[in-house]
Amino acid sequence: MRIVEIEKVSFEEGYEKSLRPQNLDEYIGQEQIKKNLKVFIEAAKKRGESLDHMLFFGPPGLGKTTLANIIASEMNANLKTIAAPMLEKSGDLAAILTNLEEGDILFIDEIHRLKASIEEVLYSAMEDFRLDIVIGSGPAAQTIKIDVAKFTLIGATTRAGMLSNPLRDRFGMSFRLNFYNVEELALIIKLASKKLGFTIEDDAANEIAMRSRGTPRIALRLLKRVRDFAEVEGKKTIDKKIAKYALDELGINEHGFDELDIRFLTLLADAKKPLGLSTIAAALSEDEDTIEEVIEPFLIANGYIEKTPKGRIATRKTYEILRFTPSTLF
Ligand SMILES: Nc1ncnc2c1ncn2[C@@H]1O[C@H](COP(=O)(O)OP(=O)(O)OP(=O)(O)O)[C@@H](O)[C@H]1O
Repeated sequence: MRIVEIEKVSFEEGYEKSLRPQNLDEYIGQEQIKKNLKVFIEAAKKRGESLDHMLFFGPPGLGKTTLANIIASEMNANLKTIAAPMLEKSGDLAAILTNLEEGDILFIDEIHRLKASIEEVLYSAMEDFRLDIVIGSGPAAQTIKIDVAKFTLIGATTRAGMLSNPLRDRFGMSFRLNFYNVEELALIIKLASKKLGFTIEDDAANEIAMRSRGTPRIALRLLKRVRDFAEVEGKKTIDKKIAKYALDELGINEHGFDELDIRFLTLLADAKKPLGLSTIAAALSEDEDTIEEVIEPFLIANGYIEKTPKGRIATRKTYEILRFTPSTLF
């Protein structure tokens, strides 16, 4: 597994959960989203109503699940969580929906992966709080209507573009999560260290933040590994020297690139022409989804690569960096 792997890994989940901010004030960054959410939450509470359905989109590990948890706790609502690929047939979703109680929040992660037939069940549930279930087929088919309690759907996706229009239109609000800056990540790292009961110097937190690809999940994971190095060295406080040493040992350079990023960037730089996704995937032996969802967003957001109609190209910034970081280093 890549150390800068963004996907959740089961043994890490307990660690992540324990570090999850509990309310909007503890949630660092994403200021505009927080500001809006505070207004909507207060307004819904004043009216005694549930919140409108909302969609969070953005690369993995930026805090979508965390926000859903915080919203549920700020609304004093129950949160039911489901990952879209777990739903196999429309009946699975119908069972979940009919069990919801008034005010409950249903969080569907990876909502772009819902099968079309299951997605259709959501339309009337979101709009009219009703399920239209078709029983039987052909001329004997019957539609029965079942009421669903007024709930709030929170959808999360890394691929907003893959959502169908009817589904997207049914969300009253949608929020794009952005990558975090170094200061925000350093703060997340310092707060996590405090929760875990050890001290970290400011410039060590900064060093980890710089190499975290703008992503809290990676920052927390790197912090954990750096702490391991510090413990083995018998250090009570994490300072910049041990942080730097540990991160270098882990093969993550000062731009947050690991070996796969370097191979990707070198491939593009060497090609000297735009490369298509399938060519890149084949050359790196990675699947296309991983490249599009996990590797590319950070590289694009930070101007290391560009997507053109003809394919991906390396930018001048990348050519400059690669001169100093030859692939032979890895
Ligand atoms: N703004 C934040 N402030 C503090 N910690 C955060 C913040 N955002 C995320 N985290 C931490 O990062 C970890 C990953 O966040 P989370 O699981 O919410 O990401 P996600 O966007 O839902 O990812 P995925 O799309 O892969 O489900 C969590 O453990 C959480 O503690």
